[in-house]
Amino acid sequence: MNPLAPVITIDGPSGSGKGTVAGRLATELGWKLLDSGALYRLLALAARDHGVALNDETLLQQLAAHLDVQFVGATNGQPAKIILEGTDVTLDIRNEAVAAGASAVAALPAVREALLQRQRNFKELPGLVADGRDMGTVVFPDAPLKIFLTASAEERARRRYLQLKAKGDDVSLPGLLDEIRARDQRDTQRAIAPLKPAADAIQLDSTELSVEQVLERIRSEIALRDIAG
Ligand SMILES: Nc1ncnc2c1ncn2[C@@H]1O[C@H](COP(=O)(O)OP(=O)(O)OP(=O)(O)O)[C@@H](O)[C@H]1O
Ligand SMILES: Nc1ccn([C@H]2C[C@H](O)[C@@H](COP(=O)(O)O)O2)c(=O)n1
Repeated sequence: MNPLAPVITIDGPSGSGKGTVAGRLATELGWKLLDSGALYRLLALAARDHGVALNDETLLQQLAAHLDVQFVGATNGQPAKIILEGTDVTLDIRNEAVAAGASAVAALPAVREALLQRQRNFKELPGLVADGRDMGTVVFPDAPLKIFLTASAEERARRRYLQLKAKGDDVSLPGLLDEIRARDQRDTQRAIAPLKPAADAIQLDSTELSVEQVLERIRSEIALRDIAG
């Protein structure tokens, strides 16, 4: 971790476009990228593989503290290949079952504590773009630019439907909308680090915006703050 590195945080609910926008931004700026949701997804996957229940906080904390993960071949902004305990799980963590498991383990305080420093270690020069739920509120509270990206649940479900269909997954739009609403409910209502905008976050509703329009808004905020050299 480098305390001097600037951080841009992008928080928001599932399907709002955080990952897409964070990746594009990190590439443009030549900065590092933290996909914090991947860590919770990896923990959910590891728990399944080790037969650990998703509510066993003590065992999950131990698993989180010793999670054997490598992000291989990450170039600025480009998602890395994700290796969990020697196995490539890059694609395996991207389904709604793992996402629901991630949302469940993420509600446990000991798990969040165990993953906190690992996330902060991504803060390196020349800068970091970090996406998640509590990047601006908990993990990087001093970030000079915080974005809270939203979209209607219907639009987010539609985006996820198109994304998963393109991958060849057998999904239904009403099913995805239910899953998104359930995840929103759990992520916003949990007692620890709930999904909410930081007091100093810029809120952007992307329901009617393209990825490019969202990026344009963020670029203008970066320019205003003069944080990208
Ligand atoms: N503004 C937008 N307009 C249309 N489609 C978008 C927009 N932003 C993102 N998408 C598409 O929506 C899908 C979900 O986006 P993305 O994975 O970035 O969301 P996310 O917020 O990171 O979700 P999660 O938190 O579940 O990982 C992707 O297929 C992406 O291309
Ligand atoms: N900073 C974070 C990132 C993620 N989570 C939890 C809550 C999400 O539902 C789940 C999966 O995240 P995604 O990959 O969809 O961004 O992980 C969290 O609590 N805090």
